[in-house]
Amino acid sequence: MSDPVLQVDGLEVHFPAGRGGGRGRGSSDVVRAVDGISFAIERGTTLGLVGESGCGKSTTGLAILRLVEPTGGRVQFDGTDLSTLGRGELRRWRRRAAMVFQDPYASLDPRRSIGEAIGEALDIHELHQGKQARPQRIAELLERVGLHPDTAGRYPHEFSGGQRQRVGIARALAVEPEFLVCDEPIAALDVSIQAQVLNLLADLQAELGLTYLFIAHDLAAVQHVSDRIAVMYLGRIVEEGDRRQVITRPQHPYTRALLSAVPVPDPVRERARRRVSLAGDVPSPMDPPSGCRFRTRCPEVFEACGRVDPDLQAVGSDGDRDGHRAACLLHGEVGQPVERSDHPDADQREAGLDDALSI
Ligand SMILES: Nc1ncnc2c1ncn2[C@@H]1O[C@H](COP(=O)(O)OP(=O)(O)OP(=O)(O)O)[C@@H](O)[C@H]1O
Repeated sequence: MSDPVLQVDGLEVHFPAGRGGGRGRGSSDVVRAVDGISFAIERGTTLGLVGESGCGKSTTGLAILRLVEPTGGRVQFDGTDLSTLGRGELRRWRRRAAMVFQDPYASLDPRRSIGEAIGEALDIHELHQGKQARPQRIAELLERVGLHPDTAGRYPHEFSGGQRQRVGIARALAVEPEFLVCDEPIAALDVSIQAQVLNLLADLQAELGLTYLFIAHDLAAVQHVSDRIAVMYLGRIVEEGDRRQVITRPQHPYTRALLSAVPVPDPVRERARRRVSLAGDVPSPMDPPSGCRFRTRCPEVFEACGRVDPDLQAVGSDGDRDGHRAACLLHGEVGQPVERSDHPDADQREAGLDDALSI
């Protein structure tokens, strides 16, 4: 990677389990929300982080911003180890990085106009404080996200879901960040509005050179916006690579299962395509399965998976094609054939990807 602006190495966030918090026999007293993950994001690009609810995506984003404290590993931005930041430096870091949430309504005070909500972000960081400069900057931010500057005096309930998400983005932009964690920014929106918000984020990235960590629970959303994709399961990254490679040549059975849920554009192929349904829920992060964490739901599970915990992040670092860094190589380790063929729907997925990119 030529210019990784964000470098995450072995990041760990373990929470103390709540008293009596549903602990079963054999479970520990910590919630292993994020359990040793590594990735890097090149400046001005997007890494899509995808996985089912509860796998640790939001905690990863919060830990990078130091809104929750990591319990292990290292996060570096522009070469600075974020764990070493003192109070003042942490404040400056929170200007360089911001978060866009799934539900901006939840973070907007219904009694304050959206101009005030955006102004608050300026006030916290003492930006554009002049009598004229402040309203001018608020108007600029509203325009930048496609809202009329006159809307500054309106209240959150007067806006549609898509408009509210634009306000959420304007508020994040108020601190003039270089890096945005977008945590499920389109999950709560109507499908018809989702593409507009994705396009807005893409335009802002191109104009302002922003770097994104884009979090979503389904691959359909991340495949449109990401340069690289990391797939997360139960606190770990099971696969990470160039977007096109992950979509067309998924290596891990979990990635294949997630992909099989993404519709393909051709209706005939759509009807015929192979779907992989995963049994059951994600196990508790207080008591992850022994061996491979995915084995309890893996359609390709076999005996050794209960014994060996594959270090998926280390696999392929010797230069697997196009920088794929993870795969279920457990099969290889115990002499089983390793599946390396293209996904049966690969050509359709490429077509869908190209369609999506020209929206
Ligand atoms: N402050 C906390 N204390 C204890 N456990 C927590 C805390 N925050 C998150 N968790 C647990 O950590 C795990 C990962 O949560 P996280 O919100 O990061 O997952 P996620 O993939 O973002 O899911 P979702 O999309 O539902 O938010 C979950 O089991 C969650 O219950």
